[in-house]
Amino acid sequence: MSIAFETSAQVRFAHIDAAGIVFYPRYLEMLNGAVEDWCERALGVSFREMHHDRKIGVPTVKLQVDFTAPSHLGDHLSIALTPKKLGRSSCNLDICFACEGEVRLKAEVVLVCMDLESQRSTAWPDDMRLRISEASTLAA
Ligand SMILES: CC(C)(COP(=O)(O)OP(=O)(O)OC[C@H]1O[C@@H](n2cnc3c(N)ncnc32)[C@H](O)[C@@H]1OP(=O)(O)O)[C@@H](O)C(=O)NCCC(=O)NCCSC(=O)c1ccc(O)cc1
Repeated sequence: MSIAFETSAQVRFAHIDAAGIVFYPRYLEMLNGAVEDWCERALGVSFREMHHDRKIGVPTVKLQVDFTAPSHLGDHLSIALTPKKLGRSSCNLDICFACEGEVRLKAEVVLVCMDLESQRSTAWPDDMRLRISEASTLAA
């Protein structure tokens, strides 16, 4: 069984539109924040270390999102992130946003470990690969 990493976000004034609900690009910023939290807390490598010291990044190459219910100012969103598949340089993640048990957003994301200098994919560093594998039962 896969183990989900849990983090959270609160809906702020800057996240909402004229209808009083979260404007969808803001969800994508929160989603990337959850990926940052996952890298730092689950994989042990902060974005600063990754980008500044190791000179790698994790751009998104695929993103599919279902928005299932609106979120409002002040909502406390719980965000669950589950690695589903680990490749040489890619990683598929399932991400779910919920508030008090109600699912607000479900996403399937593919990240790629990228060498910042060459701007090409590169194999996951061993320590990050190990941490991703340890936290999950991967499909392949
Ligand atoms: C990332 C890339 C350099 C990789 O290209 P290449 O070096 O030629 O590698 P490949 O095409 O062989 O692909 C590498 C892997 O990705 C996989 N891949 C590539 N594209 C896809 C898609 N569309 N779906 C699934 N898997 C994919 C591919 O199967 C390879 O998997 P492995 O076998 O596990 O290695 C190139 O695809 C690229 O530049 N894409 C554009 C990325 C981009 O601009 N994204 C949006 C902006 S970045 C961003 O939003 C961001 C989010 C979060 C962050 O933390 C940082 C940045």
